[in-house]
Amino acid sequence: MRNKDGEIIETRVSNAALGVRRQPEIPPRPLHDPMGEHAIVLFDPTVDDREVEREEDERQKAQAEEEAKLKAGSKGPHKSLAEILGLNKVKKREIEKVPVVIDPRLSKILRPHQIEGVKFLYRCTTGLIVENAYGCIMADEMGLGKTLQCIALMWTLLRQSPRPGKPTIDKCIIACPSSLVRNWANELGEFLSTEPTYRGYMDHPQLSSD
Ligand SMILES: Nc1ncnc2c1ncn2[C@@H]1O[C@H](COP(=O)(O)OP(=O)(O)OP(=O)(O)O)[C@@H](O)[C@H]1O
Repeated sequence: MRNKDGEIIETRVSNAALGVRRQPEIPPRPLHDPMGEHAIVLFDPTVDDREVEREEDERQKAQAEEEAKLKAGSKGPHKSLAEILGLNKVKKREIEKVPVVIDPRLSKILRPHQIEGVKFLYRCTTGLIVENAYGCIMADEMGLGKTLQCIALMWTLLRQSPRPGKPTIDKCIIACPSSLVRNWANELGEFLSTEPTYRGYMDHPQLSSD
């Protein structure tokens, strides 16, 4: 296509058929209902959301890319329907965060001091207490149920994160004396019944791996 002076005008083919319905946007949902009975919320995006450096970088990069695309596309004389309707506008926040809620099987049985313990563990290990500091030591008295609290934390991190559908961690290693491996296996089986796949390795020449 040329203008009245005979110069070539760059044009784009949108390939978008008119009348195509937009895909419905399903809002992201947490794995467990934060309003359910016994629900224990470890991360509430309305209260705890703090954009960490990495996320901010990602968002700025995505925004810059999107803006560059829009600029490049706006050279031609024609605007697409999406542009006219403002559907191409850069979204301010790419990822909508969801609450992280303890598995109801565990929240039903956790005792009050254990709930506080798991909340503390979660906040420490996900850097919600001190920025860029991940980890903590739990030193409850004997028999207060440290194992169950660690199982609740581990299970939550393996299954959930504020990013919908994504776990916080992929693997978890329990380093303990070989005499306690069976105990961990029993407690995992007892509190989480069927689901977890775990493997116990005993670092002892006479003991076979379990
Ligand atoms: N909320 C709970 N509901 C049912 N049983 C529980 C609960 N919390 C702990 N237990 C049980 O109480 C017992 C003691 O808990 P556990 O051994 O985990 O305590 P601990 O703090 O890890 O102890 P230790 O310091 O001796 O290692 C275990 O048999 C565990 O299954």
